[in-house]
Amino acid sequence: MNPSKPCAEKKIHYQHPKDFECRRMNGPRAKTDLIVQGCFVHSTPNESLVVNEDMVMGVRGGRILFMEPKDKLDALLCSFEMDKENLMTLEKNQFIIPGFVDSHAHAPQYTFMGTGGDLPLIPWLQTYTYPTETLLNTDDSFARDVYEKCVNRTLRNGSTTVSYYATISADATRILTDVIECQGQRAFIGKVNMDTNSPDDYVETLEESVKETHRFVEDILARKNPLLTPCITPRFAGSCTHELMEDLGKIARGHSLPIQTHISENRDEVKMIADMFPQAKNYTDVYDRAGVLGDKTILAHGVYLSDEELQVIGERGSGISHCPNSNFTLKSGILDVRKVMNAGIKLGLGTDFAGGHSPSMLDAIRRGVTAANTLTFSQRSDQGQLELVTYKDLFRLATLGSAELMGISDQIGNFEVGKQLDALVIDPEVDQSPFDVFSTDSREDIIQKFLFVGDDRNIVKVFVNANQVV
Ligand SMILES: Nc1nc2[nH]cnc2c(=O)[nH]1
Ligand SMILES: [Zn+2]
Repeated sequence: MNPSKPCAEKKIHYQHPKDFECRRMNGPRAKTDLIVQGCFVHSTPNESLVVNEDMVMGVRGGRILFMEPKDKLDALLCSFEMDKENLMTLEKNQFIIPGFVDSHAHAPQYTFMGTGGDLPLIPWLQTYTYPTETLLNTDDSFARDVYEKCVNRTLRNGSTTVSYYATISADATRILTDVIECQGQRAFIGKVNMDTNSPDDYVETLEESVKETHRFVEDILARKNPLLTPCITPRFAGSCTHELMEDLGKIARGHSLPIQTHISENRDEVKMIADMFPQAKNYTDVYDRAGVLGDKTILAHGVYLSDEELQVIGERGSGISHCPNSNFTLKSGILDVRKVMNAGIKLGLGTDFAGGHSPSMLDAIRRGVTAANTLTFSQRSDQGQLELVTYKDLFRLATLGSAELMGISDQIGNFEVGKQLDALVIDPEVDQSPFDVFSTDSREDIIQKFLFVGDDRNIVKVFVNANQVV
């Protein structure tokens, strides 16, 4: 891979600390071809876990050109005029999976991730979250430090795409954008909007919020970096007026941009929203009336949504980001994933740090399995056969599911020919691996061990758009 030009050459706002190595690629597309031979593991719309042994994949300009049995290698190299020098052959127990897609995370909250789990959502926001975000909002060098460590950490943990919330400041959001661009991650980035029911030093007027949102959108669009998408981000109905949400919906539609927000996460929050918006039928109706439910809307949590609300969400083409670690940590509740899947609603997986206390999508997969298992405890035998949610389902949500939710499954999410290569090389036998492989293990056993016991030590290479970023 061709490492980056220094950011300074491309009029970047962000100044790196002296020892920081900027990995921004020369343009968004990998310059050289890449050929990978080995075992490919991914999901398709019909199957949660597909294992393709002994395959060869060709990648050109970042895109997957072919995926064929390895005995065709020489013929493929010849017909696509590819150089064998660019061949990467995986070792025996190594395998390659699509990059993880974290459909919901808060970059400024990375600062206090792992603490603050003593409170439920609303006091947690007031006690830990708003004060921390206020600090990043006003201190550029602190924001830079936090964002650099946050993006580095998510990439190392295999999140090739993340949908981030920043803070209410367009300038501070630009620091996050610079850092993401330098480190080569694919991301949705949101300047957060809050014009009511918020601390005096962490709130905007309606006019400021709209003006700053335009400024933030223009900054990202002007970069013409296809890996970066501005995402319109009304924090949640609890911190936005109807008028602001309406204006934000218009901005999103005007530029064809995605929207991200929170919905129905916690019982007290649902009651607070009902009190704030007495004219609305329910939480979903608050967003629907404001025009923020479209086919690019990512709704985090959705734990307490009624069947009627799920139906409206499905009809609008919006989807849900399941954030099980956060739901457990903030004691919010448990999303019935099977119900959402059966309703045919788009569903992805998110870490929601620092509500969740891990930046790792492997952790999100595990918590998702635990959440689904926990729901079965209260199911009675007279309620019929349980439809289990398995680790394979969670693997799909962490990759293709989140990509579908974010509306980018035509570009990433699995190894379909024509998509861009966002991928992780997994080495189950790396030095210091947190698990062991035995001769009795099947390939599927090894994959399952990685998903349940593995960590970032096993993720030995990370590719975004065929550029190696870790
Ligand atoms: N988990 C979580 N829920 C929210 N609802 C409104 N803001 C937040 C937030 O920052 N985290
Ligand atoms: Zn959140």
